[in-house]
Amino acid sequence: MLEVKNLYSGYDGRDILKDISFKVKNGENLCIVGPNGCGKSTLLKSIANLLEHRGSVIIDGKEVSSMNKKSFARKIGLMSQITQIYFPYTIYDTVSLGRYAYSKGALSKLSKEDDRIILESIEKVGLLDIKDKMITELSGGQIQRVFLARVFAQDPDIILLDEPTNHLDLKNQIDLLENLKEWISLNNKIVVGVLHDLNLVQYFADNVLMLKDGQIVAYGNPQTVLNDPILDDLYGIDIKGFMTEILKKWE
Ligand SMILES: Nc1ncnc2c1ncn2[C@@H]1O[C@H](COP(=O)(O)OP(=O)(O)OP(=O)(O)O)[C@@H](O)[C@H]1O
Repeated sequence: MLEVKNLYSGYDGRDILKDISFKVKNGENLCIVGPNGCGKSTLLKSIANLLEHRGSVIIDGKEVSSMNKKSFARKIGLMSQITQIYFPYTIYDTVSLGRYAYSKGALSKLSKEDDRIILESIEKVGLLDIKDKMITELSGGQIQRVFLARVFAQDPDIILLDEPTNHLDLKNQIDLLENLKEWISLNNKIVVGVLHDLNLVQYFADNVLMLKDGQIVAYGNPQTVLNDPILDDLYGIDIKGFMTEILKKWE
């Protein structure tokens, strides 16, 4: 269980997130939605303990800020928005970094079990046939999948995803979400993800948390939250009307 209680956090002494509280049970995913700049990435970074915060982030009864690095890495894996800075590693080597949480020392070799998990994670994202390629030679979508495989190899209890679909074509977006759904239900894990595409939120989310100016304005299942009149106010357009119009064009 992930529990966020009365969380405040931000930058340079200025609070972006104000009094955020919610819970996510094992076996469930939560999608965070809201307009640009409302604090979605800040929330993920705070849960991942990358930003100082006030209030509590508790996993299975334990405060994250009190965990050591390795036990924290077994609990939470973050796949953030990809940057342009990559090390010249192969896909295999990059994914193997996910096994850090289970290594015995800085220079310890990968075990057979590590190797099996790394290959399985690479296969899951469909890159096994190019596992020895340098990541500097990959497309944005392929890199996205490498980083996802690294989180799978880390095998944490909770995966945090910041716009994981933004470099992927439609088939890969759906494959990714299916993969995550399977990972959640087979292993009784948790995913908290920021998704901009509200169609994908409808498709994927168990629960939706809607943020505005750093505060929660709606929380619940997608049927309820995505029908809330707040949504139109938040984005400044009639979202449902727009989506329905687009659907008609496909007929
Ligand atoms: N490193 C930083 N230093 C100072 N302010 C920041 C920093 N990162 C983000 N902010 C500010 O915090 C606010 C929330 O940003 P955040 O990235 O969490 O929004 P978001 O909802 O994820 O946005 P987007 O949908 O555009 O990715 C914004 O006003 C942003 O300018």
